[in-house]
Amino acid sequence: MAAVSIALAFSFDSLKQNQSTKLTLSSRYPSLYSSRSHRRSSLRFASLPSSHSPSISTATETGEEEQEEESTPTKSSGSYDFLEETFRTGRFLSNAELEKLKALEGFAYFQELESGTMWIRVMRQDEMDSTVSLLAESFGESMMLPSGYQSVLRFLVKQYLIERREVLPHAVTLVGFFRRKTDSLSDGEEEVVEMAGTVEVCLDKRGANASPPSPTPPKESPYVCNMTVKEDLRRRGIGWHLLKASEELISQLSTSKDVYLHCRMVDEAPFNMYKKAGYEVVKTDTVLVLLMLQRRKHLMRKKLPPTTTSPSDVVESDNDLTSSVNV
Ligand SMILES: CC(=O)SCCNC(=O)CCNC(=O)[C@H](O)C(C)(C)COP(=O)(O)OP(=O)(O)OC[C@H]1O[C@@H](n2cnc3c(N)ncnc32)[C@H](O)[C@@H]1OP(=O)(O)O
Repeated sequence: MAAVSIALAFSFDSLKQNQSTKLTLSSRYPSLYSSRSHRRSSLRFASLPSSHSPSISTATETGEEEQEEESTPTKSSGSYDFLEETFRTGRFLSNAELEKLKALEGFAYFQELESGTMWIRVMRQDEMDSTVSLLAESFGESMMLPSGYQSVLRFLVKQYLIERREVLPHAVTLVGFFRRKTDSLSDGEEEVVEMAGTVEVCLDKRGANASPPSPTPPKESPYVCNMTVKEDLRRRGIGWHLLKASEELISQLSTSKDVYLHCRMVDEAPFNMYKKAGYEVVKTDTVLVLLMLQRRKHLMRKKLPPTTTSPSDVVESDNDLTSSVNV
């Protein structure tokens, strides 16, 4: 394993502690963007089931909360047992963090595609293994690793996802599900819901990866990474909507609207998607990264339009919608 040095899309903090298994998944996951006209309108809500709301600490002015959060990150917030297991971080949270967790818990993005229906939400704890498989397969594919490496990749990806869950609500893994249209099923084939893709969204400085790939994005800015769509479900618009859902989440929950991502120069599909979505290359790796056995990457950025909705507004206004959006 000592010789395995992979440049992909992860910044595996845990891997750095073990230099003998250095696998830097660093930038193969560009984003999915295509301005497909056939895609119909999407609905996305950030909401909290109303049955949960009574135990929520009082929300205060968002800007003030953010400042408090920076200076006193462990400000007591009381119990948060009302949150699903997935959203419990095992550490004390500020009120602003709790509000974000609630918004994440209720976040759901629906989309009707030509070939079926898809929806996207935050990965639940019991979906971690499926997400790990999806990512490990994709990393293996992009790094052209023999299948024998799958178990190592799975192990590393799982460690990574566990670590990233600990920074909730500052970074979050989204998962996308897909259900084929019944008329596209062959005789005897049952309608199934498949996990179709995943993407990670870092919302702020505290959710930023400790060692991001080069060219380095600003830590305080939202960052999208580790996007993948199951191979047999590609070219249906799923990647595009994973990106859209990420942007919607950022619009709702992040104060900064400059979204960054990395895209390897060799990855034409995601590069096309990001360009279509309005991302521009801000910097590109020099050829020197080749000496570190890494692929050259573009750092890309998009300025999201300003939104009038603050995170606390989102939670409040969506309380009415909750029961219909929890997937
Ligand atoms: C920031 C990051 O995470 S970078 C890492 C990106 N991830 C990867 O490269 C992993 C392997 N690749 C994949 O998983 C997929 O190919 C993805 C995620 C890049 C795209 O997912 P898909 O669901 O296939 O994309 P989708 O169907 O939504 O297409 C969106 C747009 O991307 C572009 N695109 C997608 N696939 C291709 C392709 N094979 N060739 C050229 N352009 C493509 C097109 O512009 C397309 O828009 P269009 O259909 O209107 O032409």
